[in-house]
Amino acid sequence: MVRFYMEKGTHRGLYKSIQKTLKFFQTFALLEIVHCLIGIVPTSVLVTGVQVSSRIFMVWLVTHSIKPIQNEESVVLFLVSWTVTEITRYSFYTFSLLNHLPYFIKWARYNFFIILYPVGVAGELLTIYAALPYVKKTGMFSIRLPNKYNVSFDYYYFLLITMASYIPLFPQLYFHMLRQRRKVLHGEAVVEKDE
Ligand SMILES: CCCCCCCCCCCCC[C@@H](O)CC(=O)SCCNC(=O)CCNC(=O)[C@H](O)C(C)(C)COP(=O)(O)OP(=O)(O)OC[C@H]1O[C@@H](n2cnc3c(N)ncnc32)[C@H](O)[C@@H]1OP(=O)(O)O
Repeated sequence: MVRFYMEKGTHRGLYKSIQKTLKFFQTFALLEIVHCLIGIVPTSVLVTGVQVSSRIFMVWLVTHSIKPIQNEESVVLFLVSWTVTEITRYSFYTFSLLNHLPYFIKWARYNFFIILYPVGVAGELLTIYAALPYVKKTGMFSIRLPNKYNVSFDYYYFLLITMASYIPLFPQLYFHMLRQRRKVLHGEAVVEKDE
């Protein structure tokens, strides 16, 4: 992403140039849910499930499917937040497994999110918001009555509900990370409600 920006001097076209890698890795992140379910990692299934599914949703059902929004600045916001987060997180896991965890990586894992989480969420919400007029105009992914199954679905309202669902869900993830931060960096005992 940095190289793209240095070469082109604009964010336009950035999504197109990284989309294959993005889709590949974010889709494979589904394995993280499987790892929690089968107990390979001691992480909350609920927290991981919400985290991974919201990104899969952003990648496939929003950014991939709605081409006119792919050059929005808000896409860069969430791409940068996700990328910095995952580089830090997987470095943390790798060095932890090697039993040589540099303090900076540990510090970064449990501090960067304080800024990156709200920035990433803002990018995601602004991107969905930018998609709304297009979705309304085209009626994409919507099922209108009458039809032989007698079922109706409006993707526009689904997007509005998804945006609203960030209000109760995002604080849960954020406070989970704040509790993890206290536990890992300050050694405080933490009680998780969902475990
Ligand atoms: C269908 C439509 C759905 C729409 C839903 C809409 C609602 C969405 C609301 C909110 C969405 C948020 C969106 C999100 O995309 C925004 C962003 O991400 S912005 C960027 C900033 N993000 C972050 O900073 C994310 C921070 N969060 C997390 O990292 C996570 O909460 C999570 C990884 C899920 C959990 O972290 P936690 O600290 O609880 O556990 P860990 O898994 O890190 O660690 C537990 C122990 O397990 C070891 N572990 C885990 N995985 C591995 C691995 N792969 N390899 C090796 N070891 C691993 C880890 O070391 C820990 O071990 P120990 O306890 O011994 O230290």
